Amino acid sequence: MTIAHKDFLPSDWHEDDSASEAASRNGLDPMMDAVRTLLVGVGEDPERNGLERTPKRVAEALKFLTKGYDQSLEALLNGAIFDVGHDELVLVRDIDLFSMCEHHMLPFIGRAHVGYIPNQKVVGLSKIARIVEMYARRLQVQERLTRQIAEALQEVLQPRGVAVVIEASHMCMVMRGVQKPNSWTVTSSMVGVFKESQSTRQEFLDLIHHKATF
Ligand SMILES: Nc1nc2c(ncn2[C@@H]2O[C@H](COP(=O)(O)OP(=O)(O)OP(=O)(O)O)[C@@H](O)[C@H]2O)c(=O)[nH]1
Ligand SMILES: [Zn+2]
Repeated sequence: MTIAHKDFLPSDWHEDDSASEAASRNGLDPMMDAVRTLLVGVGEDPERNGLERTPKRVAEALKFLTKGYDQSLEALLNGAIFDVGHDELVLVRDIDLFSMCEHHMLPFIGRAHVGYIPNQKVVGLSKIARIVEMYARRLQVQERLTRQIAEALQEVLQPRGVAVVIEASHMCMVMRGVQKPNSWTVTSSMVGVFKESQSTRQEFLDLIHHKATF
């Protein structure tokens, strides 16, 4: 006779039990309780079919959307700083970003353009996008996000200058509140030579607007 593993499990066991154990190990339980409270608050029944697993999904989604809190600059750079003797502008454009405003916990979505003028050291290009990602995956205001990206590059490379521009659309201004779906917000943070030299800043601004040829 084959004894199934399930034969040893309590009669109220169901497939989700291992998932709920994992959820409580990951500290999701209080978040799931809070989501149940929110569901009741909007007039829903958290026990109804279709919403049963929603608290877990929402808690996991929120953890994902804020995973930047668990990351560090040092770990994400993974030592990818090189000395290649390049002393002209490096620009990574159109880095998609998804963040959440700290006022409404609603998404703001857009792109970042990050440029710097090296002082001997350059950083792996993907690491620039990873820096954007780390700070975007937190509760943010767009201005602080822009500045933190610039400060991070300044800290790790001590370049001659850093320029960051973020263009984003805030769902708290689109879906609710003032409801202006076509408005978008541009923020910039200029450090070093980009702040001091109008022509350097202009070169950066021209390059983030020129049309790609590929
Ligand atoms: N500066 C800045 N403001 C933001 C950002 N994200 C959201 N906000 C604003 O935060 C403000 C919060 O204003 P409050 O009056 O406290 O909140 P509210 O009543 O929900 O405001 P409304 O959105 O005008 O309805 C709003 O003006 C939002 O547009 C951001 O990244 N930067
Ligand atoms: Zn907001």
